[in-house]
Amino acid sequence: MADTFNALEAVIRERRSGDPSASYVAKLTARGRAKIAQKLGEEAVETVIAAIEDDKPGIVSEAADLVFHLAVLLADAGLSLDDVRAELARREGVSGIDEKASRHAD
Ligand SMILES: N=c1c2ncn([C@@H]3O[C@H](COP(=O)(O)OP(=O)(O)OP(=O)(O)O)[C@@H](O)[C@H]3O)c2ncn1[C@@H]1O[C@H](COP(=O)(O)O)[C@@H](O)[C@H]1O
Repeated sequence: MADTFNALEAVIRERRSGDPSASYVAKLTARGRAKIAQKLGEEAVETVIAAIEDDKPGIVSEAADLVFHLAVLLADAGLSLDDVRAELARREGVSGIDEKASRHAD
């Protein structure tokens, strides 16, 4: 799974400066940070709708769109999913057993 994300991010980094008429990543990047953020928000809403409808294939499809657009946004900010992984690992390291248990109870 990590390889899939790493491979996707490598393609995104390569396409960012590509031909906007041939590449969605290049086209979206050329439209700027606010447009990328807007698309991320739209995909989040579509994921929420699929979840409320308990549409499992829809959730998977919309979540893939969501993660893809998140990766495009992170790349635009000079960041990557590795930065997100590191932050999650840091939180796991600082959170105690009690906090984890209460989260699972939600
Ligand atoms: N994973 C994806 C991916 N997921 C979703 N999308 C695109 O995201 C867009 C979202 O659809 P929308 O209808 O919401 O957007 P739109 O109508 O195209 O744009 P708007 O005018 O609404 O802003 C679609 O055009 C999808 O094709 C993706 N486009 C590319 N990838 C990956 O990125 C790689 C590079 O793609 P290119 O940059 O196109 O070469 C590909 O090989 C894929 O692996």
